[in-house]
Amino acid sequence: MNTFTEPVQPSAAPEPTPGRRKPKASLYRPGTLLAIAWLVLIMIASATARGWVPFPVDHQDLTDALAGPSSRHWLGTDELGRDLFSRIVTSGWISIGPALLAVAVAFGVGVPMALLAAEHGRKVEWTCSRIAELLLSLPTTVILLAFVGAVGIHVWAIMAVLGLLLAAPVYRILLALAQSLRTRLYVDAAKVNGVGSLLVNVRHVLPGMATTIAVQAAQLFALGILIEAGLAFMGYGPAIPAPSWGGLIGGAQQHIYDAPWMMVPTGVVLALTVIAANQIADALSGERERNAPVRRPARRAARLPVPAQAAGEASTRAEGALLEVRDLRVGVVEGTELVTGVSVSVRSGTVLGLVGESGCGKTMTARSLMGLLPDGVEVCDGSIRFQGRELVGLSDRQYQDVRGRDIAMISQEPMVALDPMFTIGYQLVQPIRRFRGVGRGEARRIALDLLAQVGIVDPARILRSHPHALSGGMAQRVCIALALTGSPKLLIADEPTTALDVTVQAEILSLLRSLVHNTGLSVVLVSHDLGVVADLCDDVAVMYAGQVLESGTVAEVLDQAAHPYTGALMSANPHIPQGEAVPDRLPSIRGTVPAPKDWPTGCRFASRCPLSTHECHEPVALAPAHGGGTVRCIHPLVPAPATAGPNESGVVR
Ligand SMILES: Nc1ncnc2c1ncn2[C@@H]1O[C@H](COP(=O)(O)OP(=O)(O)OP(=O)(O)O)[C@@H](O)[C@H]1O
Repeated sequence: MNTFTEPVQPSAAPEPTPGRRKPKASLYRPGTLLAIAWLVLIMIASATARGWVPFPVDHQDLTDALAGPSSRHWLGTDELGRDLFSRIVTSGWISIGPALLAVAVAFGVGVPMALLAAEHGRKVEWTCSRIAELLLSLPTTVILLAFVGAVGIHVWAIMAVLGLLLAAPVYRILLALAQSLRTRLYVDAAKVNGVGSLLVNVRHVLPGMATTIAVQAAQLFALGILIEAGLAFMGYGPAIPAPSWGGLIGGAQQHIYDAPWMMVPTGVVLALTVIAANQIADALSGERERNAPVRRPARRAARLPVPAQAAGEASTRAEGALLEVRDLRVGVVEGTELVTGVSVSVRSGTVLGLVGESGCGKTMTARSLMGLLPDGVEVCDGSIRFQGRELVGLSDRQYQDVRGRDIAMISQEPMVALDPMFTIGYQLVQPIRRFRGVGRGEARRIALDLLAQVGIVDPARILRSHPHALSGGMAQRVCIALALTGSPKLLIADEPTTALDVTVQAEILSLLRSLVHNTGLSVVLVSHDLGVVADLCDDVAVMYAGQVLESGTVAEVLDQAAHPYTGALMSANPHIPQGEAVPDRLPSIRGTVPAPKDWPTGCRFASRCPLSTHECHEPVALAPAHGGGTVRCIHPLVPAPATAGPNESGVVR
């Protein structure tokens, strides 16, 4: 068992658990301030001791041996009449220095390991975790004693070995935190903006780990002091005449009966130093919980209560396509497929809507275009061609040329997509300089222009603001400006209005529409809302259970829905065309969407489809639909008699 590592508590959770009592310690409480003052004092005093203590550390006076405190010797003397105060203060650095070295080695090894494992996914994580487990399985005391036996008593080297052993718990604590931080949208946004892997770690991941590192460092420092004292007490500490605190206690222990006082001063100083370090760790931990953002659930528009269905892929217009996706398959590495055989294309200056219920694979499809799939999920097969260039198989480094410059992305949670640590100006100016190769002044001017372009009326003030000072709508405008910094040709907008108020949603949609109209930008819009799709899109692909069930232009698909699933989505849409009666209840579809592992070989919607027959349990291919476009159904809906209305698509535009 690794006894020395037990006190290191995995206190890495960055957010408070609801209902959990908050720790009382705070950085600003008198106890913590006293602890900080004590540590600072003892470090400065011991580092400068040789210049001011009343007696040299090895000054002997046998006529005054084993004396108690006096005006000449404030804390008494030892068996050779050496001044205890001078020896304790002078030895301080011999105890503190090696403890700091152990902390530095533990974090110097543990932090890069955690960052690497979090960044590079399974294989690297597996390797790092096995190394950590190996280190954790080693009995620390035995290893240190064996090291002393092999190389002799070299305190600094012993503590460096201790630091190496402590790197394992540090890694384990920080790995989960680094993985969680890497899933933050602002990390994706940084990647999209062309920030390299090292800078992403330094700018966006490490700052989020800082408090946890500080808490753990304070705890490990206290632990290091105790371990060094324990070793010195056993005789494995620095040599005479300048022992560490543990050595002083070991010497005092030999006079426990004839001079019990000798042990008290060193014991108190050691105890106070350890208590102070733990108090600071506790206070930092309390601060971290107090400052953790309280994450409110995103306001999501109600999901349409609809069905599940069959297999295939769909294509919209292929002529002159900016983006051409063919037979895309995305799945868990060596596991279940999550998207199967999706084919779509996006023409220049148009908007393609990917629409469907939650879990149907829209986000996986969209993120695969950016090479930003979650860890453990990969493109298994198929082709993604952007302006004729194949993107499937590009390395992360090669994707950096594409992200931001060719394809950019905005997400549904703008507040999370912006790094809370930096001003908007900093977050805009950096990618502008990188993408456009301009100086700081010019980049700032472009940033102001971009903010004005996305409808921000006071760009100069917004540049100086931090994300927390913005409303959701403003933050989404800033995210759109950020996405435009590299002048991309294609924008992927993953439910960009879901987390916003209804009125703000309309403003953001209007902004996207004007960008498409004025700049010729193309957009892939991920949405579950047919109203939004009808409002903004030129083409639409209706997705269900990892497949495209129907695709075509918005007019083809929404005006003359051919697939029963599309029809069900339309019926469940609460936006009733002008002039029609509002029903008491919107129709819904029985059952639930099957999970990827439960997808049938035939039509995936069959179990919920009112029109299904036994033939639907065979694989169904995409075929031309009656109104244009393509549909994956052997019982397509029959076109309704033509009824001219104010809005032919049947949804409010
Ligand atoms: N990291 C992951 N590992 C494994 N499966 C995942 C992962 N993320 C999502 N999935 C699964 O992939 C499928 C498609 O998810 P995806 O997020 O693409 O759906 P979606 O249509 O975008 O839904 P939503 O609108 O809720 O985001 C779902 O079954 C989901 O459970």
